[in-house]
Amino acid sequence: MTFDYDLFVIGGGSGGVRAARIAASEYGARVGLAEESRMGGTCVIRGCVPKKLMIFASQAEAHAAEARGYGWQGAEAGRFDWQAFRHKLDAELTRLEGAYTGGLVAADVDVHKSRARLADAHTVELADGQRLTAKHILIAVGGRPSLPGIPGEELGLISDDLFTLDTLPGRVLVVGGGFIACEFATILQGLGSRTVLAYRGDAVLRGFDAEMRRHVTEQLRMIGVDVRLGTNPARLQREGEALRVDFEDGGSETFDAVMFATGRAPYTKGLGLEEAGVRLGGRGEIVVDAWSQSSVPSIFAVGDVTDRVNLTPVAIREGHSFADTVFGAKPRQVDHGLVASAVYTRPHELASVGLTEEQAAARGPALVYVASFRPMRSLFAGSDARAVMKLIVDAETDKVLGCHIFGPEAGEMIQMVAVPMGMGATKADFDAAIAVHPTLAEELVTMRKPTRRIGDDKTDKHAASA
Ligand SMILES: Cc1cc2nc3c(=O)[nH]c(=O)nc-3n(C[C@H](O)[C@H](O)[C@H](O)COP(=O)(O)OP(=O)(O)OC[C@H]3O[C@@H](n4cnc5c(N)ncnc54)[C@H](O)[C@@H]3O)c2cc1C
Ligand SMILES: NC(=O)c1ccc[n+]([C@@H]2O[C@H](COP(=O)([O-])OP(=O)(O)OC[C@H]3O[C@@H](n4cnc5c(N)ncnc54)[C@H](O)[C@@H]3O)[C@@H](O)[C@H]2O)c1
Repeated sequence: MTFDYDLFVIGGGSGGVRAARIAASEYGARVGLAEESRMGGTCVIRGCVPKKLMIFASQAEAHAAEARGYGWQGAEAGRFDWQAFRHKLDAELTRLEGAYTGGLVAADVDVHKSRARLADAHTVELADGQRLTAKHILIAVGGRPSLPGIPGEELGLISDDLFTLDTLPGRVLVVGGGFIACEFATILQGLGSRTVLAYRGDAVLRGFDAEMRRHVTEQLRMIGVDVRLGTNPARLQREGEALRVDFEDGGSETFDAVMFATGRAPYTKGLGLEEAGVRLGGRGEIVVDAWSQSSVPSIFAVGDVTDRVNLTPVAIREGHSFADTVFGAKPRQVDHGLVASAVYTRPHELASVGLTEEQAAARGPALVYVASFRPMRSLFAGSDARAVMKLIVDAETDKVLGCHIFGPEAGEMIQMVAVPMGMGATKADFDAAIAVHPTLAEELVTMRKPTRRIGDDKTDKHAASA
């Protein structure tokens, strides 16, 4: 049977673009790709990139305060011009979108600016009814924000909306306690919105190391976010220009805007997957094996739509590995076990790789090394903010199992820690490195005495490995 393409990719985000480009440019495959919105996907257009630029923008007041602490009398941030920033942001996103499209065109990928759905195991249908066949189909459609299911929720904003607001809200409620809630509360407060964060749990960032979660919660409060734990909205109603929020505990308050950061779900609805026999999991995710292959052999899926580890570099690696495996005769699986990540709160980020202290304790005996200190740079400027670094080490093998950093540019540091940890480094290997002084990161190689020992009541080390 002949096909229009060797590969058709649905979705021009992190995973889909990489897979299409590698299959076409490295392995000579005939590739088509459909993107229904802007090329680049969530990360480039409404995620990592604009989010981080907004984090940078939101730090002007903090930088001015630090400058005053260093003797720059009268240093002030000035007035933030949201329209001017948005204009620049739009131009930057358009530039990046062009670069992504250009990369595909240069690789001879046929780009279809259209929504696509599956018609059968080898056929996709574009929005105009055009049908195209392919030997392999890759689904890389990502995820979408999920709302909590309360009355009036359609009046709220989602993270996509934050990049296109006409004006910044004077008083805003952020609902949720994950990556997005913490980062956007930091941004909104820093840009001048009086920000309340309502989270139903007892510390933000569920799944992260418990000690670090407490530090992030405290820092949000320290920068002025009104963090309300154990609090959840029950309904939203319009009240003139404002929104009235009734909370589950019976209280009610008005805000200029409400943002839901209550998680994301795979975007599989209406894609024709089930009709084609593709198995979906309980959250609507495409169930795939270690080769990213679905229950239909010609259909593969990568990125957030598979709900494995929902981060851009993971989607990219999955897309690249798929192309190497299927078109390059270089079988390559993705190891999802040791993925570093960072939450871009400010002034300190939280960055992690490997096991949390709780996971390590459930696994077996481990030594925990913790350094908590006021970094020289902010201390001199008059800040009490503390940085915290933690190494979790297997008590028997000395292998470093986890590293958690709460501090300035922690994301930059964890990237480098992920390398030796991936190689199986021991605490002795860390100690053997001579420190770079004076830096924050030197703490990672100078922690001599364990702060505590954990997990002695557990003997089955393999039961709870990461
Ligand atoms: C606010 C926010 C901040 C984030 N920050 C970070 C961060 O700092 N670091 C990090 O690593 N990750 C971050 N992420 C997560 C990251 O963006 C995702 O993990 C990543 O984009 C997933 O890539 P993907 O290829 O699976 O999907 P996406 O990038 O979502 O791409 C899917 C694409 O498919 C298109 N599409 C969907 N359905 C169809 C269809 N039927 N036909 C045609 N096209 C379709 C969509 O328009 C989209 O362009 C963030 C996410 C958000 C929401
Ligand atoms: N810096 C980064 O790398 C980065 C930044 C943003 C997003 N991301 C990725 O995007 C994903 C999605 O981020 P997110 O923050 O939306 O999701 P999340 O899963 O991290 O957090 C969702 C939050 O919403 C809460 N929640 C869920 N349902 C709720 C309900 N019905 N009522 C009240 N609260 C509810 C949860 O308890 C949780 O705190 C992340 O898991 C991550 O993979 C990464």
